[in-house]
Amino acid sequence: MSFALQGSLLDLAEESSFGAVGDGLERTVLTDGAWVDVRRGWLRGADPLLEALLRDVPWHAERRRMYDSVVDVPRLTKFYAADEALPHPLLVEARERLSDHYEPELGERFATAGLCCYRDGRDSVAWHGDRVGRSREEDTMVAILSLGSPRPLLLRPRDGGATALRLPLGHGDLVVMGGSCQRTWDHAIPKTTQAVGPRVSVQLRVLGVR
Ligand SMILES: O=C(O)CCC(=O)C(=O)O
Ligand SMILES: [Fe+2]
Repeated sequence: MSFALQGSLLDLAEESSFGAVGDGLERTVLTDGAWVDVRRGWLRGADPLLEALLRDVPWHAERRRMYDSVVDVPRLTKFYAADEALPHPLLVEARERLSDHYEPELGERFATAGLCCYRDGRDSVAWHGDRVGRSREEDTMVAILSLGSPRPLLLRPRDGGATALRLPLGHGDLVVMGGSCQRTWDHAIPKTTQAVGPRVSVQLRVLGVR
């Protein structure tokens, strides 16, 4: 797959390297036992990773039944189960670093990787929680490494009680949704009419959560 990447957006000069997860990590406590951590600029020099993922991942264009019709899912996806080889060594490193940082609080290690590619502003993900599996009943964490064009992640409580949150996610940023967030809050990446280039998100989850 070929995408026009705008070098100006990105940090071409730097070596790829992760900072410590805990450096400048900011937690926002939400309602009902949900929280969200943001760690800006976690991966420095993220261009080669973005380019490699756009090029090498066997992206799927899915179609899903919606009511009476079948519609295109407005993004490309690829899921890596825990025992599948990840498409880039930096993703293995990301999973290790996140597991090392969060295991004391999470009680387990991150296992699977879901990748999404938003080709342009028409691609999106509608309001949802990651509620397939244990996350339907249990607290968990979903960690997302964002690469490429900045897009906002929106969060809103399912019961409508608290105000929604808009988290701009840029190239190399990390966001972690934790506690009851998948059960009690929904999240979305809205479409935009602005000219945006491709964005890839890497979602790391524990076993048995989708
Ligand atoms: O792309 C993102 O940052 C979010 C993706 C997402 O919510 C999902 O795939 O469940
Ligand atoms: Fe999600």
